[in-house]
Amino acid sequence: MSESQAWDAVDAYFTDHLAPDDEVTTAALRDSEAAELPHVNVTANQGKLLQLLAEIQGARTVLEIGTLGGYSTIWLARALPADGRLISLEYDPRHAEVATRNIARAGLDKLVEVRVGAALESLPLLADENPPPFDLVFIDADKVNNARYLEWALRLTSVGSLIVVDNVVRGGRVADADSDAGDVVGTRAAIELIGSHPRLSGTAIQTVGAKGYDGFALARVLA
Ligand SMILES: C[S@@+](CC[C@H](N)C(=O)[O-])C[C@H]1O[C@@H](n2cnc3c(N)ncnc32)[C@H](O)[C@@H]1O
Repeated sequence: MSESQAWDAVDAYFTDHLAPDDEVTTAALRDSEAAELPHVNVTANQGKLLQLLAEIQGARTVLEIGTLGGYSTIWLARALPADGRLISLEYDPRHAEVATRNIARAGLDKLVEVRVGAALESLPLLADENPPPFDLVFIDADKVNNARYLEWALRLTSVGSLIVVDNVVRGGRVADADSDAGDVVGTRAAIELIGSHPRLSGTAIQTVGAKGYDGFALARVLA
């Protein structure tokens, strides 16, 4: 068995026992596939991690940047109480349409709002609404803007909020300080902002699995 076959097999084993897809998440994946959305959603066990983080956080409000077909949105929204709120920002109207259907099928449409547009345009509009601080922010959109999204997340959260940034390893490319690839530059800026910002305490973890070699960063808002 090759190394990557072993990663897949272990992911399948963990997923089967700890985070199996149910009818709703399976249908969300199926409809995303049918609509030819890219296969860049989190895996089931990563979705379960997001749900657990939101539950541990006691989250009532979640902001997601990067909806795709709403797969991670469903996992996160399942952690919310009946009066919770999740706002998910998505650039591509076609992705948002698929997500909206998937979220409605999951019975989560009362909690979740998908807003269409470039997140850097949606975020100031959201801030103008003066929403209560978000308890958890999940950043998973165009990686080139990761540091900008982190700055917005800081404006929209308060002490104790949790910020999760996905795909911070990029197959190891994040370690290349000379890279001029937008995703690497954006992700390095976000990691360095977490490390240097007085209001943030964070770390980042490398992962392997069905999605290859990648990882995520976690940051807690301190003040
Ligand atoms: C990695 S996918 C999100 C996957 C999703 N979180 C999941 O795990 O199911 C990234 C999404 O971000 C969206 N996106 C890309 N650039 C964006 C932008 N500037 N503003 C908002 N969304 C953007 C893409 O259209 C895509 O749907």
